[in-house]
Amino acid sequence: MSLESRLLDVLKPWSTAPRWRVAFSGGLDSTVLLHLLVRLGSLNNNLPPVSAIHIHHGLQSVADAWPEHCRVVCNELGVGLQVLNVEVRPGSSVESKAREARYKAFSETLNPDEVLLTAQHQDDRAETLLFRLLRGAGVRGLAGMPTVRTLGDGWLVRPLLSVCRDELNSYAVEHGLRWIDDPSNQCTDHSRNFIRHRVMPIVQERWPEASRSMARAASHLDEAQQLLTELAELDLREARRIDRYDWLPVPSLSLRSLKALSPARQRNALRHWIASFTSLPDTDHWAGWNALRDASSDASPVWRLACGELHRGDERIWWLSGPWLNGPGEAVAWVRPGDDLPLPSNGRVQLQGHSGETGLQVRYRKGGETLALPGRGHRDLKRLLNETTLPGFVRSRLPLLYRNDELIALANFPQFDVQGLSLIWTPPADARFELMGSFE
Ligand SMILES: Nc1ncnc2c1ncn2[C@@H]1O[C@H](COP(=O)(O)OP(=O)(O)OP(=O)(O)O)[C@@H](O)[C@H]1O
Repeated sequence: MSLESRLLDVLKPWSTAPRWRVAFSGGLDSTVLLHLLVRLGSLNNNLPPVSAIHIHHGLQSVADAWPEHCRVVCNELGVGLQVLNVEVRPGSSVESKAREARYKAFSETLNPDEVLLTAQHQDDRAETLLFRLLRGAGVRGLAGMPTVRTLGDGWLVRPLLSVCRDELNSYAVEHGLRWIDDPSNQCTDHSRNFIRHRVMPIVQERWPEASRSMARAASHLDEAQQLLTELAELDLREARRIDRYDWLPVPSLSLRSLKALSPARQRNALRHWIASFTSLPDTDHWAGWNALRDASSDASPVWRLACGELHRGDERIWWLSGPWLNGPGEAVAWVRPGDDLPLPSNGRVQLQGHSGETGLQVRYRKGGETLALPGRGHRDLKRLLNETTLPGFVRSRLPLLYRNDELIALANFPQFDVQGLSLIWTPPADARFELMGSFE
């Protein structure tokens, strides 16, 4: 089967996309991909229009000539080119910083349902598998480099994953293509290049089909990962169910449900859940989970991760990030109690049952507060909160309603309203999860 027909086969599900955009570095692989797509388009009028994107990282002076090279090639092929400049600071792990900046730029520029096509091939996939294996990756990492995933408002598709480097080379020579040889690809100080130039040739000397076999192993792992994902979804369905404090816009899981699972299933479910919030450190990260799970009920363990923290409270674990990592802020006077009152970094409150009262203020706990409850006398706020099961991380942020220095209501706890005024609190949400449309 020709390269064109194989490519067309892989891209069939994407043939109604508004546009195919080729991630065009100017190197051999993406030059072949762009050329192939232009040829396919000239033979078939029903395919989406093709254009190219080149990212200029500005990391090596030789690369300053690459946008111009890409422009010339695109002109010859009759496709549009967008050049995007990204800023990457030189230093350690510059390759992964460049990759991060590149994917961020791609994701920001993709319009809804557009498809970004990158040119990784079978040998790239094998080298990535070996690289990750040597770093001790788990199933998800080893399965990595999927053919399709979402990217921003569109999709990322890698249509050449079953094509080997030699085939791309032969195509380029046959069609007289010109491409850029990135000198940094020769530098074996980078682990990827070391694997490509020093390790793989030895492996292939003994096992000529190594790349193909490794790609097959990666597909098995991909399938295993799909099953682990399905299992995690099943296990999380129960753990996500919440009956108390469902007004808290903070993702959480029931400890009772998690504890009912085997330790390996607990970790699988958590790995899946946490992946939408933050990355896990490479090693030793489960000590944080064990501490949360096994803590006594009066302890308040915290598991700190890259983008937030997991807390324990009311027999659940809670993911705190964004505004939940800031302090609750300062007291705010309520000048017009008929209007909602925005609370700096703490959402907003609304008053019910008011009739033009003055001297109202929203404050936060400092310690030593009391509330005069009808028939129960003055009670310590601390004790009253202990009567509830409100998680500890909410207590310092719970808006308290004062009138002329007297505490008269606790937000969202109508049983403690002492003067007929109720405070309805809409706590802050992490905007990133709001965009996801769900806290689950
Ligand atoms: N500067 C660039 N501009 C546009 N596209 C690029 C650029 N660099 C790489 N790409 C695209 O990404 C593909 C993979 O390139 P490369 O192997 O160098 O990246 P990588 O860092 O290994 O990425 P990945 O982790 O996705 O494999 C290229 O074939 C090309 O389609």
